[in-house]
Amino acid sequence: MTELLTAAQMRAIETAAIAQGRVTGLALMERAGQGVVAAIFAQWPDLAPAVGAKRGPAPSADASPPEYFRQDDEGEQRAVVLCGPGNNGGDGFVVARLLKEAGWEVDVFLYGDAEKLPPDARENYAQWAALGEVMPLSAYDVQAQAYALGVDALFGTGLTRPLEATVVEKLCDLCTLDRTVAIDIISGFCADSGRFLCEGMPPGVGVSLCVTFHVRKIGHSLADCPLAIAKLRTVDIGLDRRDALRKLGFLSSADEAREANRAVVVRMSDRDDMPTAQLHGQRTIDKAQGHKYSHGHAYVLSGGVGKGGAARLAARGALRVGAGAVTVGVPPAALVENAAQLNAVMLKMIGQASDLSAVLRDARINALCIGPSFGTSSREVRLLAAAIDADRPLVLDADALTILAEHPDLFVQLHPKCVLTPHAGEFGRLFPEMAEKLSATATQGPAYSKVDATREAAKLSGCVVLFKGPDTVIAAPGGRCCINASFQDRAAPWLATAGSGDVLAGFITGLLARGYAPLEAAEYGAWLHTECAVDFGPGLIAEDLPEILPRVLADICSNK
Ligand SMILES: NC(=O)C1=CN([C@@H]2O[C@H](COP(=O)(O)OP(=O)(O)OC[C@H]3O[C@@H](n4cnc5c(N)ncnc54)[C@H](O)[C@@H]3O)[C@@H](O)[C@H]2O)[C@@H](O)CC1
Ligand SMILES: Nc1ncnc2c1ncn2[C@@H]1O[C@H](COP(=O)(O)OP(=O)(O)O)[C@@H](O)[C@H]1O
Ligand SMILES: [K+]
Repeated sequence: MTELLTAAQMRAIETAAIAQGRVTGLALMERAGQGVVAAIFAQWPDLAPAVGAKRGPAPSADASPPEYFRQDDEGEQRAVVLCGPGNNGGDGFVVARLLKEAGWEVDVFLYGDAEKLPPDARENYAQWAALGEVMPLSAYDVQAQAYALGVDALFGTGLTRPLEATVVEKLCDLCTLDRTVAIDIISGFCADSGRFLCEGMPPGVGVSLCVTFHVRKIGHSLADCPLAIAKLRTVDIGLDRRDALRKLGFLSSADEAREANRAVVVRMSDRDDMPTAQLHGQRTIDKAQGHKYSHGHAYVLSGGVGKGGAARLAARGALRVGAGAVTVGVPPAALVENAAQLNAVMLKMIGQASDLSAVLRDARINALCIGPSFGTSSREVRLLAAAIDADRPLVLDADALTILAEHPDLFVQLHPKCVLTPHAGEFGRLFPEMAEKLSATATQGPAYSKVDATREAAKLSGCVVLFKGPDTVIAAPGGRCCINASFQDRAAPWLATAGSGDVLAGFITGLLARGYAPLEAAEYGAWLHTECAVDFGPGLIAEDLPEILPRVLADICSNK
């Protein structure tokens, strides 16, 4: 789990470090440029300086050369660096100089007026100007040379408005090269929302590598931005995160809870930070000591004849994630059909709301899931009302969200034990104002983001909202927020398969039954869901998700 920063927080950290005299802006820019060049050579060892190249890093006499050293001298390689009018451009001048020192031919183009560059960028411009020419961006022609590498240093976290059309054109030209690197973020993307300012991401935009500094920004994990980055690396430039934040009042030790509510964290493939003991180990030991009902009893309510598949998928997910017992509640007509399909999952006839109320007198039933193949008729509306009224942990998905959108009287009854799991369409029906802001053209940065929308939705509904997608955002009413990111080495586009959302609802329900708080259950459920999909790979269908879960859990435990 990594805490993400907004552009403003990043600037504040940098300003604090400089104000405290711990580092200069120029030193930070130098480290940033060095980090980018090191990341380039690590990504493409064949681009690293040849042994004995002028001023390139040389191996010691008794050591064998690092693997990335080219053994043959194929002549000079040529790079192009597009620099912008701010400090991102300054980083670009550092990269150009370091590449030149490593033996590269480098063409540098500047967008804007060199006289107006901020001081550190201006200094690096001057250092570059002593080594090579700076041409105007308008002169950049991608076909003029055989470039082995293209560097985008046009704009970083300081982007405030859409790029001019001519700049977008040059950026797209740069992106046609086989090896492209964006410094900090791809120019044109808002670092807080991941949205391309203006009309959306132009089809030609995408880089092989993006190198950011200190920690990722929120925009690296949201909307189109992560889709346009094949590989994202974060390099350390010697900034201290939490101390600086605290110093600036971003993180007051007297008010950590408030700060936690402002933070946005991202979950990627870092299994180390998953609470393995809780997810499996420790609670498995508890399980050995207890009986099935001490690990919770989850109920999944299903619709009528021929419509139970989604509810059964959710039930299977809840059982596999460790709920002690799982029951599917069905109307009388669907009993036979479900009996033929279920074994470990139990079956109960729930015809009307009064049946549910009677069942819920059993206090051991500690989590409910309503929505997958549920239906939206008056029976289901009454059942949903009874379930909300029961004040138990409750996952609301699919049809339950449709009912909520049509019944404001039920929506206002939602409580903090509820978890809503909308996809974009359901989110739009439930929270039209937020969806409208999210789909409006982003004309200035920071643009309204999926994080903003989900937080607002959680606050309005008074419960946890999990807004699905490759960038699944999970927020609690108080503002705590997490992104479950499924990009790059964790991309799993095959999760967009019928029924996978039902299994996710089941995972969350099972975790609620095991006693996890709603926010935790949603976060861990989404994370496990993606891990299962990544582990299984292409060809996945929803049924595979619960079946692969034991292997994923075992894997997490064995890595500890
Ligand atoms: N904050 C930090 O700690 C560090 C920042 N560094 C670099 O500095 C960058 C941020 O620098 P800046 O704040 O100068 O921002 P940028 O370099 O992103 O550019 C900001 C400049 O562009 C102008 N501008 C914004 N949108 C525009 C548009 N659409 N068309 C034309 N002009 C536009 C702004 O008015 C401003 O002059 C980072 O992305 C990173 O690359 C690094 O040097 C390392 C340390
Ligand atoms: N491109 C994608 N990459 C990763 N995960 C995705 C992608 N598209 C969808 N998902 C995930 O797949 C699930 C689909 O759920 P949903 O839309 O409710 O489908 P269904 O109703 O068919 O079950 C969600 O968890 C969503 O986050
Ligand atoms: K950039």
